[in-house]
Amino acid sequence: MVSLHDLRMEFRAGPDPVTALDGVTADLPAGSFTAVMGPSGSGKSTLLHCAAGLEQPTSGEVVLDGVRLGELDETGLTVLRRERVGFVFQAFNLISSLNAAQNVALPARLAGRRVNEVELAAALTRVGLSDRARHRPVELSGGQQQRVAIARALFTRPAVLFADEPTGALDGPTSRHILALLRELVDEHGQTVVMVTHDPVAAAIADQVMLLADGRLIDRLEAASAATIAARMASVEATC
Ligand SMILES: Nc1ncnc2c1ncn2[C@@H]1O[C@H](COP(=O)(O)OP(=O)(O)OP(=O)(O)O)[C@@H](O)[C@H]1O
Repeated sequence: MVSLHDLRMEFRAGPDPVTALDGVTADLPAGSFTAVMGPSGSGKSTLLHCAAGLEQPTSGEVVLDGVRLGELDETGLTVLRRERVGFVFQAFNLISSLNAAQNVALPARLAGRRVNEVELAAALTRVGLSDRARHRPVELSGGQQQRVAIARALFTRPAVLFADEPTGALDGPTSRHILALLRELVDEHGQTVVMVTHDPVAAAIADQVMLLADGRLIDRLEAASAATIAARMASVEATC
Protein backbone atom coordinates (compact mmCIF):
# COMPACT_ATOMS: atom_id res chain seq x y z
CA MET A 1 0.00 0.00 0.00
CA VAL A 2 1.15 3.53 -0.78
CA SER A 3 -0.59 6.33 1.12
CA LEU A 4 -0.23 9.94 0.13
CA HIS A 5 -1.45 12.42 2.70
CA ASP A 6 -1.89 16.10 1.81
CA LEU A 7 1.21 16.13 -0.41
CA ARG A 8 2.39 19.57 -1.34
CA MET A 9 5.42 20.40 -3.44
CA GLU A 10 6.68 23.88 -4.19
CA PHE A 11 9.63 24.59 -6.43
CA ARG A 12 11.48 27.87 -6.10
CA ALA A 13 13.18 28.09 -9.48
CA GLY A 14 12.46 31.67 -10.57
CA PRO A 15 11.05 34.72 -8.79
CA ASP A 16 7.66 33.02 -8.24
CA PRO A 17 7.34 29.62 -6.59
CA VAL A 18 5.71 26.87 -8.67
CA THR A 19 3.17 24.68 -6.88
CA ALA A 20 3.63 21.26 -8.51
CA LEU A 21 1.49 19.38 -5.96
CA ASP A 22 -1.29 21.14 -4.13
CA GLY A 23 -2.57 18.90 -1.36
CA VAL A 24 -2.85 15.43 -2.89
CA THR A 25 -4.35 12.73 -0.68
CA ALA A 26 -4.84 9.19 -2.00
CA ASP A 27 -4.51 5.53 -1.05
CA LEU A 28 -3.05 3.11 -3.56
CA PRO A 29 -3.96 -0.30 -2.12
CA ALA A 30 -1.42 -3.11 -2.04
CA GLY A 31 -1.78 -5.37 -5.03
CA SER A 32 -3.48 -2.74 -7.16
CA PHE A 33 -2.61 -1.01 -10.41
CA THR A 34 -2.93 2.78 -10.51
CA ALA A 35 -2.52 4.98 -13.57
CA VAL A 36 -1.68 8.64 -13.01
CA MET A 37 -2.90 10.96 -15.76
CA GLY A 38 -3.27 14.66 -16.36
CA PRO A 39 -2.23 17.44 -18.71
CA SER A 40 1.44 18.34 -19.19
CA GLY A 41 2.77 20.09 -16.09
CA SER A 42 -0.07 18.83 -13.85
CA GLY A 43 2.37 17.22 -11.39
CA LYS A 44 2.41 13.56 -12.45
CA SER A 45 6.18 13.07 -12.38
CA THR A 46 6.51 15.06 -9.17
CA LEU A 47 3.87 12.85 -7.57
CA LEU A 48 5.69 9.72 -8.69
CA HIS A 49 9.05 11.00 -7.43
CA CYS A 50 7.63 11.94 -4.02
CA ALA A 51 5.74 8.65 -3.67
CA ALA A 52 8.91 6.71 -4.53
CA GLY A 53 11.12 8.61 -2.07
CA LEU A 54 13.21 10.20 -4.82
CA GLU A 55 12.15 13.71 -3.86
CA GLN A 56 11.00 15.08 -0.55
CA PRO A 57 7.67 16.93 -0.63
CA THR A 58 7.50 20.42 0.84
CA SER A 59 4.88 19.08 3.24
CA GLY A 60 2.61 16.09 3.64
CA GLU A 61 3.39 12.46 4.16
CA VAL A 62 4.08 9.32 2.12
CA VAL A 63 3.73 5.87 3.68
CA LEU A 64 5.14 3.13 1.45
CA ASP A 65 4.79 -0.53 2.37
CA GLY A 66 4.22 0.53 6.00
CA VAL A 67 7.21 2.90 6.17
CA ARG A 68 6.83 6.66 6.72
CA LEU A 69 9.28 8.10 4.22
CA GLY A 70 9.58 11.40 6.09
CA GLU A 71 11.17 9.58 9.02
CA LEU A 72 13.99 8.06 6.95
CA ASP A 73 17.38 9.65 6.41
CA GLU A 74 19.14 9.43 3.02
CA THR A 75 20.64 6.01 3.83
CA GLY A 76 17.27 4.67 4.95
CA LEU A 77 15.66 5.96 1.76
CA THR A 78 18.37 4.33 -0.36
CA VAL A 79 17.85 0.97 1.31
CA LEU A 80 14.07 1.24 1.00
CA ARG A 81 14.29 2.11 -2.70
CA ARG A 82 16.70 -0.76 -3.27
CA GLU A 83 14.74 -3.40 -1.41
CA ARG A 84 11.08 -2.54 -1.85
CA VAL A 85 10.77 -0.27 -4.85
CA GLY A 86 11.22 -0.83 -8.58
CA PHE A 87 11.62 1.88 -11.19
CA VAL A 88 10.83 1.95 -14.87
CA PHE A 89 11.87 5.49 -15.70
CA GLN A 90 13.18 7.07 -18.87
CA ALA A 91 16.19 8.58 -17.13
CA PHE A 92 18.34 7.16 -14.31
CA ASN A 93 16.98 3.73 -15.05
CA LEU A 94 20.02 1.59 -15.66
CA ILE A 95 23.69 1.64 -14.73
CA SER A 96 25.60 2.43 -17.93
CA SER A 97 28.66 0.30 -17.15
CA LEU A 98 26.59 -2.87 -16.55
CA ASN A 99 25.04 -5.03 -19.24
CA ALA A 100 21.31 -5.85 -19.36
CA ALA A 101 21.58 -9.04 -17.29
CA GLN A 102 23.78 -7.34 -14.68
CA ASN A 103 21.31 -4.47 -14.43
CA VAL A 104 18.44 -6.89 -13.89
CA ALA A 105 20.38 -8.67 -11.14
CA LEU A 106 21.76 -5.55 -9.45
CA PRO A 107 19.14 -4.96 -6.72
CA ALA A 108 19.29 -8.64 -5.71
CA ARG A 109 23.10 -8.54 -5.58
CA LEU A 110 23.11 -5.31 -3.57
CA ALA A 111 20.70 -6.90 -1.10
CA GLY A 112 23.07 -9.86 -0.76
CA ARG A 113 20.66 -12.34 -2.30
CA ARG A 114 21.85 -15.27 -4.38
CA VAL A 115 21.17 -14.69 -8.06
CA ASN A 116 19.40 -17.54 -9.83
CA GLU A 117 20.80 -17.41 -13.37
CA VAL A 118 17.89 -19.42 -14.82
CA GLU A 119 15.31 -17.00 -13.41
CA LEU A 120 17.45 -14.08 -14.56
CA ALA A 121 17.50 -15.39 -18.14
CA ALA A 122 13.75 -16.12 -17.95
CA ALA A 123 13.00 -12.51 -16.94
CA LEU A 124 14.91 -11.18 -19.96
CA THR A 125 13.16 -13.69 -22.22
CA ARG A 126 9.74 -12.56 -20.96
CA VAL A 127 10.43 -9.00 -22.11
CA GLY A 128 11.82 -10.25 -25.44
CA LEU A 129 15.46 -9.44 -24.74
CA SER A 130 17.11 -12.86 -24.41
CA ASP A 131 19.50 -11.93 -27.22
CA ARG A 132 20.47 -8.64 -25.56
CA ALA A 133 21.61 -9.91 -22.15
CA ARG A 134 25.23 -8.89 -22.70
CA HIS A 135 24.44 -5.50 -24.21
CA ARG A 136 25.06 -2.35 -22.22
CA PRO A 137 22.33 0.35 -22.07
CA VAL A 138 24.09 2.50 -24.69
CA GLU A 139 23.79 -0.44 -27.09
CA LEU A 140 20.01 -0.69 -26.55
CA SER A 141 17.15 1.43 -27.82
CA GLY A 142 15.08 3.52 -25.40
CA GLY A 143 12.25 1.00 -25.51
CA GLN A 144 14.66 -1.89 -24.89
CA GLN A 145 16.10 -0.06 -21.88
CA GLN A 146 12.56 0.30 -20.50
CA ARG A 147 12.09 -3.43 -20.98
CA VAL A 148 15.32 -4.20 -19.09
CA ALA A 149 13.86 -2.22 -16.18
CA ILE A 150 10.65 -4.27 -16.41
CA ALA A 151 12.68 -7.49 -16.45
CA ARG A 152 14.31 -6.26 -13.24
CA ALA A 153 10.85 -5.85 -11.67
CA LEU A 154 9.93 -9.36 -12.80
CA PHE A 155 13.15 -10.71 -11.31
CA THR A 156 13.40 -8.83 -8.00
CA ARG A 157 9.64 -8.46 -7.33
CA PRO A 158 9.67 -5.13 -5.49
CA ALA A 159 6.59 -4.43 -3.35
CA VAL A 160 5.89 -1.30 -5.38
CA LEU A 161 6.82 -0.57 -8.97
CA PHE A 162 6.78 3.01 -10.26
CA ALA A 163 6.69 3.40 -14.01
CA ASP A 164 6.90 6.71 -15.88
CA GLU A 165 5.48 6.34 -19.42
CA PRO A 166 6.70 2.72 -19.64
CA THR A 167 5.17 2.25 -23.08
CA GLY A 168 5.95 5.71 -24.46
CA ALA A 169 8.88 4.47 -26.56
CA LEU A 170 7.31 1.17 -27.67
CA ASP A 171 5.37 0.11 -30.76
CA GLY A 172 1.79 -1.20 -30.42
CA PRO A 173 2.41 -4.94 -29.99
CA THR A 174 5.40 -4.46 -27.66
CA SER A 175 3.41 -1.93 -25.66
CA ARG A 176 0.52 -4.37 -25.19
CA HIS A 177 2.95 -7.09 -24.15
CA ILE A 178 4.61 -4.84 -21.54
CA LEU A 179 1.25 -3.71 -20.15
CA ALA A 180 0.22 -7.36 -19.83
CA LEU A 181 3.45 -8.07 -17.90
CA LEU A 182 2.77 -5.14 -15.55
CA ARG A 183 -0.77 -6.41 -15.02
CA GLU A 184 0.67 -9.84 -14.23
CA LEU A 185 2.91 -8.35 -11.51
CA VAL A 186 -0.28 -7.17 -9.81
CA ASP A 187 -2.58 -10.14 -10.47
CA GLU A 188 -0.18 -13.02 -9.93
CA HIS A 189 2.36 -11.61 -7.52
CA GLY A 190 0.39 -9.03 -5.54
CA GLN A 191 2.82 -6.25 -6.38
CA THR A 192 1.59 -2.65 -6.46
CA VAL A 193 2.08 -0.77 -9.72
CA VAL A 194 1.88 3.00 -10.14
CA MET A 195 2.20 4.18 -13.72
CA VAL A 196 2.22 7.65 -15.25
CA THR A 197 0.84 7.61 -18.77
CA HIS A 198 -0.71 9.90 -21.36
CA ASP A 199 -2.27 6.93 -23.15
CA PRO A 200 -5.91 6.10 -22.27
CA VAL A 201 -5.48 2.59 -23.70
CA ALA A 202 -2.56 1.95 -21.33
CA ALA A 203 -4.45 3.52 -18.40
CA ALA A 204 -7.46 1.27 -19.07
CA ILE A 205 -5.56 -1.78 -17.81
CA ALA A 206 -5.22 -0.13 -14.39
CA ASP A 207 -7.68 -0.67 -11.54
CA GLN A 208 -7.94 3.05 -10.93
CA VAL A 209 -6.95 6.22 -12.71
CA MET A 210 -5.88 9.25 -10.67
CA LEU A 211 -6.47 12.40 -12.65
CA LEU A 212 -4.34 15.43 -11.81
CA ALA A 213 -4.79 19.03 -12.91
CA ASP A 214 -2.69 21.93 -11.59
CA GLY A 215 -1.22 19.74 -8.87
CA ARG A 216 -4.59 18.64 -7.51
CA LEU A 217 -6.27 15.27 -7.63
CA ILE A 218 -9.47 16.18 -9.44
CA ASP A 219 -10.94 12.76 -10.16
CA ARG A 220 -10.56 9.04 -9.62
CA LEU A 221 -11.93 6.59 -12.18
CA GLU A 222 -12.32 2.93 -11.25
CA ALA A 223 -12.09 0.16 -13.86
CA ALA A 224 -12.75 2.68 -16.62
CA SER A 225 -12.61 1.91 -20.34
CA ALA A 226 -10.12 3.64 -22.65
CA ALA A 227 -13.03 5.57 -24.21
CA THR A 228 -14.24 6.82 -20.81
CA ILE A 229 -10.71 7.82 -19.80
CA ALA A 230 -10.07 9.58 -23.13
CA ALA A 231 -13.34 11.52 -22.83
CA ARG A 232 -12.53 12.60 -19.25
CA MET A 233 -9.01 13.64 -20.25
CA ALA A 234 -10.37 15.67 -23.16
CA SER A 235 -12.75 17.52 -20.85
CA VAL A 236 -9.92 18.27 -18.38
CA GLU A 237 -7.61 19.49 -21.13
CA ALA A 238 -10.37 21.70 -22.53
CA THR A 239 -10.59 23.54 -19.20
CA CYS A 240 -6.82 23.88 -18.61
N1 LIG B 1 12.85 20.89 -10.44
C1 LIG B 1 11.87 21.75 -10.73
N2 LIG B 1 12.03 23.07 -10.54
C2 LIG B 1 11.05 23.94 -10.81
N3 LIG B 1 9.84 23.60 -11.28
C3 LIG B 1 9.62 22.29 -11.49
C4 LIG B 1 10.62 21.30 -11.24
N4 LIG B 1 10.09 20.07 -11.54
C5 LIG B 1 8.84 20.30 -11.97
N5 LIG B 1 8.55 21.62 -11.94
C6 LIG B 1 7.27 22.25 -12.31
O1 LIG B 1 6.25 21.59 -11.57
C7 LIG B 1 5.09 21.40 -12.38
C8 LIG B 1 4.76 19.90 -12.44
O2 LIG B 1 5.81 19.22 -13.17
P1 LIG B 1 5.75 17.65 -13.47
O3 LIG B 1 7.02 17.30 -14.18
O4 LIG B 1 5.45 16.94 -12.21
O5 LIG B 1 4.50 17.57 -14.46
P2 LIG B 1 3.99 16.36 -15.37
O6 LIG B 1 2.52 16.29 -15.17
O7 LIG B 1 4.79 15.15 -15.09
O8 LIG B 1 4.31 16.92 -16.83
P3 LIG B 1 4.63 16.16 -18.23
O9 LIG B 1 3.38 15.38 -18.60
O10 LIG B 1 4.84 17.33 -19.17
O11 LIG B 1 5.83 15.32 -18.04
C9 LIG B 1 5.42 22.02 -13.73
O12 LIG B 1 4.87 23.32 -13.76
C10 LIG B 1 6.92 22.07 -13.76
O13 LIG B 1 7.36 23.14 -14.56
